[in-house]
Parts: sequence; C-alpha cells; structure tokens
Amino acid sequence: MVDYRVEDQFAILEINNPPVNALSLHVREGLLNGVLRASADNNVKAIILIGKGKTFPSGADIKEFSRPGKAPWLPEVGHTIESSNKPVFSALHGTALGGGLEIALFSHYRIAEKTAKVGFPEVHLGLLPGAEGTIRLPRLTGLVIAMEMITSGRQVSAKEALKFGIVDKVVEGNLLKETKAFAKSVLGQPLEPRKLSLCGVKDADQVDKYYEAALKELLKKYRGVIAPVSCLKSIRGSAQLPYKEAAELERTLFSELMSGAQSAALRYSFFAERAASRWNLPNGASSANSKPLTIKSAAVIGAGTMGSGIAICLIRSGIPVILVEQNEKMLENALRNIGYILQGSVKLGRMTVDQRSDCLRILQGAASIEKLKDVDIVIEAVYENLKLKQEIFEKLDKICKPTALLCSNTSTLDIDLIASVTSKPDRVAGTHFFAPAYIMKLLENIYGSKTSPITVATIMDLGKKIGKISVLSKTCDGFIANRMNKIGTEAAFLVEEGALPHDIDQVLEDFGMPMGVFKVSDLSGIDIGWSIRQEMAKKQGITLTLETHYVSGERYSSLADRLYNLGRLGLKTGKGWYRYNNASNSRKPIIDPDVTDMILNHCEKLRIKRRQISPQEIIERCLYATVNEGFKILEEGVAEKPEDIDIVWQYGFSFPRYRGGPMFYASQVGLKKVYERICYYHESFPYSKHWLPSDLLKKLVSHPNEVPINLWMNYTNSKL
Ligand SMILES: CC/C=C/CC(=O)SCCNC(=O)CCNC(=O)[C@H](O)C(C)(C)COP(=O)(O)OP(=O)(O)OC[C@H]1O[C@@H](n2cnc3c(N)ncnc32)[C@H](O)[C@@H]1OP(=O)(O)O
Repeated sequence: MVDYRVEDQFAILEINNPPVNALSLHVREGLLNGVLRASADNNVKAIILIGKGKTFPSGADIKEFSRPGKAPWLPEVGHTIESSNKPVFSALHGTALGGGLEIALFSHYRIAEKTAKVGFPEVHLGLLPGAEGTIRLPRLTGLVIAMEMITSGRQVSAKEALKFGIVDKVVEGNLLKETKAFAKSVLGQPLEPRKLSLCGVKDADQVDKYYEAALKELLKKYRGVIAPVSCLKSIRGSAQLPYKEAAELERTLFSELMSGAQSAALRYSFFAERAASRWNLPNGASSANSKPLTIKSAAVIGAGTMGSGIAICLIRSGIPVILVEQNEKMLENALRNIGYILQGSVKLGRMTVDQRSDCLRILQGAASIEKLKDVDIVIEAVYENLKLKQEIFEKLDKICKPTALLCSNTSTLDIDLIASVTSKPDRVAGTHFFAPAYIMKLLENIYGSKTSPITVATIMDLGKKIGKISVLSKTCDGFIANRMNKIGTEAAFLVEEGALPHDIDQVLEDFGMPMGVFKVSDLSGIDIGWSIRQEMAKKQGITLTLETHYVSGERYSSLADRLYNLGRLGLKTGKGWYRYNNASNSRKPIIDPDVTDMILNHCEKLRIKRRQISPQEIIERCLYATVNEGFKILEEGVAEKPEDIDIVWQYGFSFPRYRGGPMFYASQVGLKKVYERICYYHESFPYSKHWLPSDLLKKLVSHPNEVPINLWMNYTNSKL
C-alpha cells in the first residue's frame, strides 16, 4: 500500500491504494513505518510522500468510518512525520483532500503539481477535518481563509493554494523530479520553523470578530446542519487555545459529529450517489457490461418551460440541439428566453460571454419534426397527454434514423405505451427532467419492457455528461419520484382533519425541506394539480365536485379544487394557499385568514370533526406514507435499490441530504417502528391505499435475513 524506495538519498514513500489512495489502515501503517525507517537511515537525507496513479490521498477511507477502526490513527502518523529528523516533502497531484491534505500539513514542505486541487471536504460528510486540519490550516492561511475553506468544503487550485500559503511551490512536468529539485534547494535549513504545531495563528487576536461574522452566515446558509458550526468552533479553538488543547477540542467535536445521525446520513449519501449510477436490468444487462452510444446531436420537441430547460442542459454541454415547436411565436419566445437565461448565468459568473455565444450557436429552432432525420437522440417534452405523445413518436419512428434514441420527458406515463407505436421499442426510453430543468440535478431515466441495454447505458451516460445525477427507474405510473410522493396527498388530509397549511409547511421546513408543500404548490400553480385530477377523473368516467370525498373507494380531498374555483391559482394570481403582495412583486407567502375560513367551511360541509394535530403526526403521515410506497417500489423492482430512491428525493425534491433520503431516514428511525406506525395509520385510514403496508417492509421487519436489500446498512449503523 506504501512502496518504499531510496533514490539519490531521498526516501520515496509512494502511496498505492487505488482509486483515490484513501488513507486506509495499511496506508497509515505504511506511512508510519516508512517515515520511521527513513528517519533511521543514514543514507537518507529527505523523505518524499507522493501518490501513485491519479492522486495524492483524497482523504481518510470513508468506508472505515462505519466499522470499529484500528491504530495507527492519522494524527499519530502525522506527528511521526512532523517530528522526523529529516525534512518531509509532500508532493501533491490530483485531489489532495481531507486526511490527505492533513498529511501534507504535517509535512515540512508542500509542492503541488499545477493541476492539483486541495481542500477539506469533510463538512460534506457531516464531519470536520479530524487530524488537526482545523488547527493547522489557520496557521498557514490565517483565520478567514481557513474558515471559508473548511466550512464550505471548497477545493482550491494549486495556484490559489500557493497564494494562500498552503503550498510552497507549484510545479509543472515530472512532479517527483521537481520535488527533488525543490528539496535540494532547501536541504540543511532548520526544520523547527516548518513545524506548524510550533507556529501561532497570525490573526488570533481577531478570532471573535471573524467567528461571529462567519457563524451568522453559516446559520443562514446551512439551516439545521451541524457540521459547519462545529468546524467553526474548532477553528476558533485553534486561535484561542494552546496547540495541544485545540487538538483535543477538535477530536471531541469530531467524535460527536462522527457518532451523530447527520454524518451517518451524509456518508451514506456519498456512496448512494455513486451506487445510483450503477444499474442492473432484470435481463442481466448492467452498467458494467453495456456500452453507451456517443450522442453528438439532439432534438427537443416542445419549446415550453421544460423543453427549453432541457435544450439548455444539452447545449451547455456542447451538444447541438434542434428545438422543435409548431407555434412560431412560442418558438421565438423560447429561443429569446434561453438567451436571457444564459445571460443570467454569465452575470452569476457561471459561464463566460464566449461560452454563452458558443451555446447559442449550436441551438436552432424548427417548426416541424421533419428536420430530425439525422439527430442521435430526440427528447419529447410536450404536455402530459398519452395520445399526443403517441402521435409524435409514431412520426419520429418514420423520420429519424434507425439508430436514434427516442425519449420522452413524461413524468408519469407508461413508456411501454409510448414505445408500442414505434417499430423500434428497444430505442425508446423516458428521460424525466425536473423543473427548472437547467437547474435541478436529477435525471430520472425510465426503461420499458423492450428498452435495450444500449439505450439505458446511453441515457445514463448522457445524464452524467450534462451534469445530472442519473437514476434508473422501471416504467410504472409515476415512476420512482411521482409515484412515491405522498406528501401532498397526506398534507391535504391533515388540513381537513385539523392542521392549517402553514402549520404543515413549518413542520416540513423544520424537518429540513427547503420549502413546505403548500408553498411549493403555490409556486408551481394550483391549476397544474387541478388539470391532473380532472384528467384522471375523465379517464375513470367520473365528475369531481367540491364535495367529492371519495373516488373509486379512495379518500379524496377537494380543498385544492376549491382554491382553483376561487381563482386562487398560487403565486401567479397573488393568492393560493397563501396570499402574496403582488404590488411589491413579493414572493413571500402571507398567511391568509380567507384560506382558513375556506378550510373550516369545507370541513363543516363534509362534517369533518377537526382536532389538534401534532408535528410528530405531520411528519409521520407525510413521510411514512411515502416510505411505504418506496418499499412497494422496491418490491416491484421499479427501483433497484433504496439508494436510487433516496437520490431521487435528494436531487428531485430537495430532501435534506443530512437525513439521507426517506428510505435512509426510515432506517434511522428503525424500520420496525416505521412499520408499526404504517399499520396504525392503515387501521385509522382504511380508504387510503397508500397506507396498506408493503409486504417487503413487513418481511424486512419480521425476517430481515431473507431480504437481500439491506444495502444501505453497509455504510451505517442503521437499525431495524
Ligand atoms: C481522523 C481523520 C479524518 C479524516 C477526515 C477525512 O479525510 S474524510 C474524507 C475526506 N475526503 C473526501 O471526502 C473525498 C471524497 N471523494 C471525492 O470527493 C471524490 O471521490 C474524488 C476524490 C474527488 C474523486 O472523484 P472522482 O469523480 O474521480 O471519483 P469517484 O468520486 O467516483 O470515486 C472513485 C471511487 O473511490 C471511492 N472513494 C472516493 N473517495 C473515497 C474515500 N475517501 N474513501 C473511500 N472511498 C472513496 C468512491 O466511492 C468511488 O468508488 P466506487 O466503488 O466507484 O463507489
């Protein structure tokens, strides 16, 4: 794991633990023994630590965090490095992160290859740099930079690292050769001034001022997240306490974070995200054995908000797009809007003026789909109507080249039904983007019963290329995301039973959702849900009224229909579940007594006796109903693994990452407890089939060893 050799009186300790040279036990042992051996060797003048392959260590081995660990620990290795009688040089390339950067900070000198990046990403794992990184970095950079880097987890370039004083030199070419050359230039100089444990923090006297300012920012930016504040406390300690005591404080704070629920969820999320990119189809095809096609050109059909957003994602990644829209005016508007949106990105510094021009150069509008015969992929994004989509796919089937992939941005419709009108159903799939498509990171890809592995591989790969997190779902009504989302349904029932919309929103926001369900509904428009419900009623041959309380034996709430009838369509009309001050163009929701009256009237008409509803019940009803459906989704193979579901929720619905996702959250609450509450709610609400307990969940609780889906438990200490 650490190869030791001596060259030109340099002991070279080459860390070899692919893929990222994580500091696993054997690496720590190798470093410790190597430094001791080199220190005792009279033929060695200096020691060089370097990573083999693509990087210097990118951190501690995160997989080890969920198991009882073994000495030597990183600080022990670090102090052995610092106290060596020979100068130690860390030669950085790739991503020198976390524990990797800490090892470098224990070294006496740091040389970085020009493209290297350094940083402390621990905060993204709900941790702080636990091997004295919070004590050492401020000694090099001063407090402000250390606070910014450690609490944000930002990686900085070699050039910036040089400016901040983190590295001593940036080199090009052969890193080892350049490091030796640098080492020769400083050999013989005293080591004491190079030992950070002996240095002070130069702006220590300003620590309270910097701490208060940073804390204020953090509390605003990371509501409910604890690690950034712990990072800050530890950095404050670095300035206020003697080195040893500061290191002890860091260790205490690190242990608290490590044993907490937030870090468990964030570590799980790290691996879940990577697991979601790996897929297996029931026919044995998988991401490991299927090669994607190269997509060189694309078309998007429909220039509405979704279509335009999808076009932006593609052109931003250099894929030329033909945007098709029959309505000329709409097409013109869409092309103009895309220009404005990209202009906004320039203003925000996310792209340059030239990059914007390059994007617009590869975008063209077209009024008919006849022009699409040469494109590699078509993404249809017209409104959610099966007949319309089938008509389009039938035409595309005749016009497009036989190898072209035909995809639909449907959020609910069966891909098999869409594919059935084509002669090449193996080339048909769903690519479900989330609004606004150019911002939201999730791409929910859907395969039908005839979709080929190449098609799946290509859309999953395309997602990655355009900067999305791709998750694969089998086709079904609503796929993973929309089928599983029961929050809106239960929230409406809770309002009928006694809660008010702002009570529910508050509880959901306190839980960590960025916005409550009723605020979201106002933002997207009350008419959207209304049309979906009307469409559903039409399909079932029924008429919905304001008194409708059951549909096909299922409980139904007509509260949102009442809002629609009152013309309260949400933010766009200045009134919805909340009121908005349109005169001042404010998007701030204001609690509206008219809505409360409307709710009380509704309950009176339907003879619903209202009661006090606790925050606990709100969370349970909204989340456990969703979790129950999640287990049904797993049971049916719609999602292959719980990680896929959780990633859909994190990136599609902004579920707080520090809670892992609904499935992980349930595992932390305890699946047995969740199951019991689902059974209780099923008994209480027999007319809501989403409370019918999932068989898989029942089995998991009663015979866990017979169910092979406990994947997430590999990463955490979740309990049943
Ligand atoms: C007391 C000491 C405390 C120390 C605290 C720490 O050091 S905590 C760890 C801090 N470091 C990190 O958080 C870095 C995490 N890794 C990354 O950000 C990225 O992996 C990367 C290093 C920037 C490389 O990105 P890239 O896109 O090139 O590759 P992947 O992300 O796909 O990763 C490749 C595989 O490596 C696994 N992996 C990455 N980092 C670690 C790690 N620190 N420990 C264990 N495993 C790691 C990753 O899971 C991938 O493996 P798969 O099998 O493909 O999932």
